[in-house]
Amino acid sequence: MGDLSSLGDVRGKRVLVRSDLNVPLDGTTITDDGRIRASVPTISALAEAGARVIVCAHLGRPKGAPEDKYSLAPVVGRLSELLGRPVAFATDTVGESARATVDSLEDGDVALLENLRFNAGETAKVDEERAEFADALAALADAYVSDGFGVVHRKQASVYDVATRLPSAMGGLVATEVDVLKRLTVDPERPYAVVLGGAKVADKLAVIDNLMNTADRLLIGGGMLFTFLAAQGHEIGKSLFDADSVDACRDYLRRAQETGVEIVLPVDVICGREFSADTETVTVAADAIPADMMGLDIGPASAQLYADKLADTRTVFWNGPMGAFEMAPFAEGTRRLAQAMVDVTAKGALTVVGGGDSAAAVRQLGFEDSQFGHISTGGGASLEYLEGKELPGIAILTKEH
Ligand SMILES: Nc1ncnc2c1ncn2[C@@H]1O[C@H](COP(=O)(O)OP(=O)(O)OP(=O)(O)O)[C@@H](O)[C@H]1O
Ligand SMILES: O=C(O)[C@H](O)COP(=O)(O)O
Repeated sequence: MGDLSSLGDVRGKRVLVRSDLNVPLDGTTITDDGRIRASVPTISALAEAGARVIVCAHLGRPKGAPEDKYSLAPVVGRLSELLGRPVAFATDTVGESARATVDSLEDGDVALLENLRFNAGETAKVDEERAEFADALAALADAYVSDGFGVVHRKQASVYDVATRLPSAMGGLVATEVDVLKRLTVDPERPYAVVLGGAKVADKLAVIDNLMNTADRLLIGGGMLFTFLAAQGHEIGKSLFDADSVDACRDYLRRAQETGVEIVLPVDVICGREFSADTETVTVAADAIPADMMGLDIGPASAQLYADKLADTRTVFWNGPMGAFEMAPFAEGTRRLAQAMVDVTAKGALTVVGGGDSAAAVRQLGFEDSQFGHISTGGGASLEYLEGKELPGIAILTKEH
């Protein structure tokens, strides 16, 4: 697998770059541009070298058809500002607009295609169902660069299949992220804690299975925690929850007792009547969530407990906010967890924060990137890497085609 130089002289070549531009938006306003910033060095390097750069990316999880709220249009301006050069925008991904936009590129120009996931072929689970879309994407370019670290755990057309159709290289962002995460997998200093929160409940509950072989402590917050509380037989009201993972959570709790891995769950929860910033709130014991309310943050006693559990750690990976931090009444758990990470970083521990919203959360709450060991652009991708799983988007770059 080569870096950009393995593509040879790219002047005049059309180079398709898979970036992860899945940034948090409030309407059409970007609330954290970290992933755009992280994608700039590779795009710039290619443009400087005279390539005709075609950037492709996804935003959110549309269901294989265009939806205005998932358009990448709000990203174009910021990308262009950060690159310091114009970015042409194609209003489709592989259709007439994309072809015309690519045809109009001169050496050193940059274009962005509309959301890949507006096409069902991008995310289809069956390999053959991605083929036609992958062919169409590959037909736009002469070479491919995989630079979207946040998606390398996805076997999707733009991440995986395109690499089998074009001369391909690994972008610098993916290489850097892997270098840092490797330090967490090769003999991490202990105690080693993984903190899990966020909203992609089913995805992230699934990673616990393997993390139990690696980490000494698993601290559970955010939308993850209610499936555990349900597994313990507690009322969870209208909280986020994955019914299909209840048995798995019960099994994790049982195995944790047998193996000595510590699974730490909240002792109190801040609940709201609705998912809104001005809803009525109550703080209750974790086993006393009112049936007509939803848990939206860990409570103050839990935040203290989690800070205590991190205080003596030497390695920490954190993915997923502790609560719905975008709304002030539910931001405190995430703020206190971030502070605990900062404190333990100052004591010499290796700390990594991963994920689009997790990185956005720490920045919005006033922390600096430099207060942590590393801020990764990948949430799910980092977790799967830490589990020791083969990541399709990386594996495919090393295979002979
Ligand atoms: N208790 C909760 N109920 C509902 N939503 C929650 C809760 N706790 C956290 N969240 C939401 O989780 C979202 C972030 O989750 P997510 O799993 O996408 O994290 P991430 O850091 O973006 O990771 P990735 O990069 O894998 O997407 C935030 O928007 C936050 O509001
Ligand atoms: O936010 C992320 O973790 C990446 O952009 C991947 O998004 P996905 O979980 O929707 O594939």
